[in-house]
Amino acid sequence: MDLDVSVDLKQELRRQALQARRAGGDAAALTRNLGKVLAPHRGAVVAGYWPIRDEADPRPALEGHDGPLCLPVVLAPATPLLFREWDGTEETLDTGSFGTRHPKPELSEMRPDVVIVPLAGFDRQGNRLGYGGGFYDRTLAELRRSGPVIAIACAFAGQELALIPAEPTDEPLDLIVTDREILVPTRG
Ligand SMILES: Nc1nc2c(c(=O)[nH]1)N(C=O)[C@@H](CNc1ccc(C(=O)N[C@@H](CCC(=O)O)C(=O)O)cc1)CN2
Ligand SMILES: Nc1ncnc2c1ncn2[C@@H]1O[C@H](COP(=O)(O)OP(=O)(O)OP(=O)(O)O)[C@@H](O)[C@H]1O
Repeated sequence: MDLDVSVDLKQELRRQALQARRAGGDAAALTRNLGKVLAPHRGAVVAGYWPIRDEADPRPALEGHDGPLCLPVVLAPATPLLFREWDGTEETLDTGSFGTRHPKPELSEMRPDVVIVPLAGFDRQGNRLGYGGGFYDRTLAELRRSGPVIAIACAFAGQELALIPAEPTDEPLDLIVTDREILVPTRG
């Protein structure tokens, strides 16, 4: 069936992208590019992420953001992520499953204007592959229903895939920042 073919293809693409991600890239160039993209958003609420495994690290660029920061919290499988206020330090974080770090429950919930999105792979159309949980798709869909939000991927250039099969629930990226370029997707 078509659906099974697409699931297998996504699995294979995810494997490829994660392998490429392992090679890393120019962390300083990525920080510069992400800093440039964030500069016009002074004062905006920016959601970052605490990197796990070989994910590109947005934290040095986030340090330069002049405005509130927050981090995602997983409440339950198959539900949107929640965002809580982050002071930029490690002291206010708990550890979640898979080594993710998230703000302690007593910290205030925030609605981000800009979401820095982690990923396994991306393509030039603005499609993204995560770990398959659908968390960011559900989260961006919900945020976009309640107002404007800008989704910015943070990745190494090597994580680019020729074409990711898009599904109806996939939420497009508005911008893709890598160590090589700042990419405006051709769709999205
Ligand atoms: N740094 C970071 N934080 C994040 C995410 C992320 O992708 N990166 N998330 C993005 O959603 C949410 C956490 N969701 C996650 C979902 C799965 C896995 C994970 O490692 N999954 C295993 C497979 C698990 C299984 O099904 O057995 C894996 O890929 O090996 C990690 C985070 C929120 N925080
Ligand atoms: N808004 C939504 N409503 C219902 N199901 C959804 C929604 N968004 C995604 N899903 C489902 O979640 C599953 C995983 O989606 P997908 O493979 O695109 O995840 P991903 O983008 O790789 O993961 P993540 O966003 O967690 O990093 C799919 O079965 C998809 O149909």
